Amino acid sequence: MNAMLINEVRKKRPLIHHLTNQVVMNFTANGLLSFGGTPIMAKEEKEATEMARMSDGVLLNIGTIIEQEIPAMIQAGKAANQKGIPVVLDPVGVSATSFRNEVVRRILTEVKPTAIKGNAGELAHLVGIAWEIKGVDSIGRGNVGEIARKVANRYQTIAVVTGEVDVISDGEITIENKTGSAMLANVTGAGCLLGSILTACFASNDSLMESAQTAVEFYGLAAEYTVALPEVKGSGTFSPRFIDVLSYDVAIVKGDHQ
Ligand SMILES: Nc1ncnc2c1ncn2[C@@H]1O[C@H](COP(=O)(O)OP(=O)(O)O)[C@@H](O)[C@H]1O
Ligand SMILES: Cc1ncsc1CCOP(=O)(O)O
Repeated sequence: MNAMLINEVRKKRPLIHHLTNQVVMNFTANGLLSFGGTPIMAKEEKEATEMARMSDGVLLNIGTIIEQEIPAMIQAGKAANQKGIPVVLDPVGVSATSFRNEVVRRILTEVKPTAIKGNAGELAHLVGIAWEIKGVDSIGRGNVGEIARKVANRYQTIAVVTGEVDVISDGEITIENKTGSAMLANVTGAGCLLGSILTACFASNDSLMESAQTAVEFYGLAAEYTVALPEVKGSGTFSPRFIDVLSYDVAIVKGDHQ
């Protein structure tokens, strides 16, 4: 993990244009603000290009997408590609329905994501690997490293596969992250907020693999730190304290200082 990278992000406070789902908007905006970014949630097609052009990164999350919202995602993604800013695709719930599969196919035809982030079930679908899912959750087991490598190679992107162990790959190098807490799986939007923080870390302009690894490791450490707080009794008390901890110094979250 590169603490300097997180400090750089916090200094820059990158503006991240979110086209995300309505379940997680508030949690994501507060989580990114706390971490050190500047969120804007905007999904109107008429402003998508302009908004992406003024931003430092774009997050495309299909969690509650409807047909009418697809063109804005494509326009924002294309504008980001043209400007050379990071685009993260979170294909929430892909493989659950043929509609979601078609949405992701259309986005990937026109937009080149810097990273595709999702759980194993979502990313397995993108490379034709069978995997058990339940709605937006991944419940299968298998070779996550293979999924990450294949997604990275097929889409020429950074693949970030989340779960108990996160796997990050650029197609050549594949690394694992073991920080995190099972509590995150009980908080809706935990994966979506990670997508936002990942986009902000890519906006640091450091190496993509290092940015992804830093975002994922810090996020997991912040969850471990939060879950150990005496006042945290379950997912309800975890969520607001986790938002607090996302703002803490890396050294504190790592347990280097008291
Ligand atoms: N059992 C677990 N143990 C530790 N961390 C977990 C566990 N399950 C999920 N996480 C963490 O929760 C975050 C969201 O991952 P995940 O639940 O896979 O995403 P999604 O909500 O998109 O399905 C990631 O940071 C991941 O590392
Ligand atoms: C429950 C739900 N339904 C559609 S989007 C969404 C949020 C999913 O968020 P996450 O995958 O980050 O928990």
